[in-house]
Amino acid sequence: MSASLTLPAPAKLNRMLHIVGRRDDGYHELQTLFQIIDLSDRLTLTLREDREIHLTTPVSGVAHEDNLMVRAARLLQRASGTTQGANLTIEKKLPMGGGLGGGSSNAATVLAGLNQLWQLGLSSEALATLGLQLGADVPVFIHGHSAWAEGIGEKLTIVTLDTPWFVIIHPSVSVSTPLIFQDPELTRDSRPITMARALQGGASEWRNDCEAIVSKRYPLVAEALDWLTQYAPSRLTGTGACLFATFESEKAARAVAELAGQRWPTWVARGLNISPLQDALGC
Ligand SMILES: C[C@](O)(CO)[C@H](O)COP(=O)(O)OP(=O)(O)OC[C@H]1O[C@@H](n2ccc(N)nc2=O)[C@H](O)[C@@H]1O
Ligand SMILES: Nc1ncnc2c1ncn2[C@@H]1O[C@H](COP(=O)(O)OP(=O)(O)OP(=O)(O)O)[C@@H](O)[C@H]1O
Repeated sequence: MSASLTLPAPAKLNRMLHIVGRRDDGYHELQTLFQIIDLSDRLTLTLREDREIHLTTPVSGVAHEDNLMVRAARLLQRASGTTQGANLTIEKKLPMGGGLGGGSSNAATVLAGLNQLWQLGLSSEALATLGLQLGADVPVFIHGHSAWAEGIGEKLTIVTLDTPWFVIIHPSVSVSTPLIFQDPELTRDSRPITMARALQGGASEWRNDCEAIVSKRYPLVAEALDWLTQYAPSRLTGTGACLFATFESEKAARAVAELAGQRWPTWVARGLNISPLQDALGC
């Protein structure tokens, strides 16, 4: 067993997202199609024989102890009782708080990577249950496959989606996930549908219930969405602020990305069904 692992932490898009209810604890019941994409942060986890957990590359704006990577490592230490520690480093490419799930994915990669490095032998189910304490999106990254999700995002059914090219833009505004979920005007009573219905409907019928309220509260998101929709069907991911447009070809995506890049931080990514983390861990 090597004493160091370098692993990807990919982003996700919510190809559709319906809000079908609200639980007593305030969390919302969702129905969503998660798609993993080929845009990733890169993490290196190095074994320490003492119990220290140390993030050697601080993430700007996030205190060491609040960082989801550090919290994931400490959670796994507590749950397993291990006396081992780790140094963590990150090459951050994913925008933070953009609806791409970067923080949750970082946490999932730390949980799955340290499980291997520390030779704990925990199952994916056990890691996903632990990860849910850190964020609603951690389980899908642990399971590492595009999925239909219900509950608050933890009841997962693996699905195979089309794998188009996406242009993803960040409308340079920070959207607060808790504020959107607290908004009195948020649609939270969409009628539940079956997974089969969601998949049959296909992309032309997919929508994100957060999109109207995010567009209303953040005019820069509305403006960017209008701009992107001229070129291809476009949608908000999660609670934003990132938007994605869907293309059949890489060439078409790159042409629009070139224009978008003149106004906003822009990425081109391909939809995947299996997470690169699975490949890297040899699962
Ligand atoms: C909207 C999604 O992006 C869809 O993928 C995610 O469910 C959000 O996941 P996340 O950013 O990891 O969110 P968390 O850190 O778990 O929750 C942030 C806050 O959003 C609200 N929240 C989140 C998820 C959910 N299903 N219902 C909620 O009401 C809660 O107020 C929570 O305190
Ligand atoms: N390693 C980390 N990377 C990114 N954000 C982190 C990390 N650790 C803690 N955070 C905090 O978590 C917040 C949410 O980050 P994240 O990138 O997961 O949001 P998101 O893309 O909106 O995710 P979601 O789609 O789950 O809403 C950040 O604004 C930041 O304060």
